[in-house]
Amino acid sequence: MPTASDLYGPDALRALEALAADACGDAFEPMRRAGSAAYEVAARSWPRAQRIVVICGPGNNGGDGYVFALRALEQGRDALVVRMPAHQPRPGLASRACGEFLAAGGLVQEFNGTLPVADLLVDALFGIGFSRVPGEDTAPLIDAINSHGAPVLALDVPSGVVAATGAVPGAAVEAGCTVEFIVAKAGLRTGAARDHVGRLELASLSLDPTLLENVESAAERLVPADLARWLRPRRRDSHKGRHGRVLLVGGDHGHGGAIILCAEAALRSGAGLVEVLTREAHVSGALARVPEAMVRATPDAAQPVAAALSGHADVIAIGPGLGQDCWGRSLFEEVRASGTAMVLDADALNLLALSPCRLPSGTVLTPHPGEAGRLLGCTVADVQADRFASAAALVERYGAVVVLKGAGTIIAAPGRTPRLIDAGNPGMAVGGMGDLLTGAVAAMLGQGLEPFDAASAAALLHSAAGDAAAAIDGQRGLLPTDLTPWLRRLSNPEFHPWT
Ligand SMILES: NC(=O)C1=CN([C@@H]2O[C@H](COP(=O)(O)OP(=O)(O)OC[C@H]3O[C@@H](n4cnc5c(N)ncnc54)[C@H](O)[C@@H]3O)[C@@H](O)[C@H]2O)[C@H](O)CC1
Ligand SMILES: [K+]
Repeated sequence: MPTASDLYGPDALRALEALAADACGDAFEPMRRAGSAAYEVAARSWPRAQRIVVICGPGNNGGDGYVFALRALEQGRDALVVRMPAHQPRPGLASRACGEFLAAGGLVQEFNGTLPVADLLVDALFGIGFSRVPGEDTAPLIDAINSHGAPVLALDVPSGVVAATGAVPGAAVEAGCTVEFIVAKAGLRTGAARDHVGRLELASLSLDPTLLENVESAAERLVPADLARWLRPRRRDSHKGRHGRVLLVGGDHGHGGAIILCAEAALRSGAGLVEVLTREAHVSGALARVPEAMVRATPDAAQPVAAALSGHADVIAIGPGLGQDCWGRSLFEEVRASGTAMVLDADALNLLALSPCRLPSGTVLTPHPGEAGRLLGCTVADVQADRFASAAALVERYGAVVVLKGAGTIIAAPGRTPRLIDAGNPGMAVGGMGDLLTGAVAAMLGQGLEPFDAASAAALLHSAAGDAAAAIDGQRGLLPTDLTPWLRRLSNPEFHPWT
């Protein structure tokens, strides 16, 4: 089973390093270009930073740091290198870079628990060579960087972040900007990494792009470019039935809002007809809130539910507010047996975890990390330790398309390269946001997108709507209902911010 580390692990990047050295005809040249490119980003971003402290590790990331420091000296800045006593530069490239810095009059100071006064800190402690296996305790140094107060520029990877997966096993640098070298790293765009990278800048090191044709970069996984293509076709057929009949099932007692949010999102994402099957008690509230939806009450448990599922839905989404009591269980079993394209969310996923089975390939699962853990029989920490691997494992086990929610949503499907949503913000971590996504996925399926594209389009639409709403009134206090007008706006190509 492939994992992200196969793509961006040390072996892959070692190969990339060799490619870079061959392309430059000199093994030191990529390091010289990396340190210099990072300096250019610093000079542009912090033009008045005079006192620059570069924290160098023992490896080639540290080597980039020495090159950066030399460049800063040459440009008249007060550049100082600080390193752990144990972090003598490794023989070879890093040692050469350190030697050139010292030969130019550069100073190296051992870390003594605090960092000197600085206008800018440069994190060259660890790059792609960082592994989650705890080495000597670098946490005090990382904490000193994070508490210093000066802006932080990270070289290649914020130290303490696992580049291949986005996992943050311990202390990690919180950068204001991260300059990635050669390829955009998918791991830096998902999971906890998104809280550490700051603004991402890519330094290609002026390598010939054909050199990288076999190295898949995160850019190829980023959905926006695809979504614009999918959503570009304008609505043509004027018959509402031709834009998807979507049936939404859920809303047990006390959870009626979830299925109503789902219905609103499905309509705002372009579904033609939306039908809601919920508890009798929620019918009037649902109609009051979303009069465009046809809302029906499920029969009480005494009657077979199958009748309630009759009709000609193109897709059934089940789970928002479903609960796991006999009402929810019987609805779930009926839907699972219906043979209709399905979107399973929330309690439908929890019920699936209790009775796992292979699903029709057109099914879309939309778990958050907790639901993913239950579906895989592991902890949330295990899921987050390698989100790409976790998404792949869910696809492997259930045979469905998987939308692994959380920072940097990942969409995976059988036989497909996983996709990554490089959008969304922490303000979206509130109840009800997932219900919107479920409605959007159902709407995209109903409009004829194939499941992997439908899930990708909906996930981007959802995250972009969250970013658009947060850009106006902030992330704190962001509510699902703030997103629904944006779902409509951004599902129309003329409003796409990414084209
Ligand atoms: N890929 C390229 O084409 C280029 C890469 N460059 C830079 O090189 C680094 C990768 O350098 P590497 O020496 O492989 O590893 P790091 O410098 O990231 O790590 C140094 C060293 O740290 C030790 N270590 C690992 N994990 C831990 C831990 N948990 N605790 C303590 N110590 C740890 C381990 O011994 C590592 O070897 C890449 O990121 C780029 O910045 C080139 O300069 C540009 C081209
Ligand atoms: K770094």
